Amino acid sequence: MPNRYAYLGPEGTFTEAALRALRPEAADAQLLPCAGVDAVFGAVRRGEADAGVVPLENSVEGGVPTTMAELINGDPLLITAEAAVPVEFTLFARDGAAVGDVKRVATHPHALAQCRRWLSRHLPDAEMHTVSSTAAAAQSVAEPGSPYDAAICARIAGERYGLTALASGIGDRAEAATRFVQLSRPGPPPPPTGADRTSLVAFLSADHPGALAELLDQFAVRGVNLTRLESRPTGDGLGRYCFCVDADGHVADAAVGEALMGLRRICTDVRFLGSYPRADETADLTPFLPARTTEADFQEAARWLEDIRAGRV
Ligand SMILES: O=C(O)C(=O)Cc1ccccc1
Repeated sequence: MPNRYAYLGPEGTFTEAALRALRPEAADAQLLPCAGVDAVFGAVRRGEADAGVVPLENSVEGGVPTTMAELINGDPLLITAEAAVPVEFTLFARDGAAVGDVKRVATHPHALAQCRRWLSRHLPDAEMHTVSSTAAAAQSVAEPGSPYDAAICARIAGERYGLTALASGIGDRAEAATRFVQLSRPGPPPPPTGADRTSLVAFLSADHPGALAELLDQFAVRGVNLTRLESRPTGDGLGRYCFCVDADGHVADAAVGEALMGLRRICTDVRFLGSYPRADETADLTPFLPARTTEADFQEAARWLEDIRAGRV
């Protein structure tokens, strides 16, 4: 079991909450807060930490760009666990301030994106500043001479840095959640549990019609369900993409193993990112829904298309 955990700090981030959810016994573990996601990757690569925890994707905003870029292009690390953590945002300021006094707000870009509606209604003229994490924003607001009047962060962070809550539950969507992953240096993946996920990045060979369909077919024909597909630029020029895939199952399963071999044959490169227990192991894993092909289904789809063409979206 890893004992030194690097995570996106400082104390009080949502990432720290995820780390505690991943390792309830982390009370005796050494927690190493890092100033950025790239610093977490660096600490694990250099062996200063046994594992690292970073945000991977959000149910509102999608992938976290630095995490995705490090996983795709950086020296390889393996995902060995995941956690899905609900995120609730609170606006915190120094003692005595009111919402009307707030001119400059600091927070993490994902928090900003998830509080837009509340901010445009309650602080339409305030300047928004993004910093490395929500807790870094709270820490900065608490400093004398801070350039910011308020931070959007977790309640625990605001309290940790001695701030006062001005408004809570300010996220646009109550059900917002973020998926965090634990990273380890390359080695054998954790053993299968029966409810696992496999992540990889596929770099397609020469651009041609049906290339993406061929990639998807490797999973479809073997009955492997995909839970995520995200295209990311490779960095080699416009129009060059790789595909980040999450699939149900473990690399030790025959179907997943064969799908990976199929990809290996049709892609220029495949980066295996890990097989690890699913956070939602109680989810219904019977994924197959028959296509809707009744007359009523066709008519409903035709009305839907008409609405789109008429701008009634
Ligand atoms: O800044 C934090 O606290 C993080 O852990 C990153 C983040 C920010 C907003 C939503 C989820 C995770």
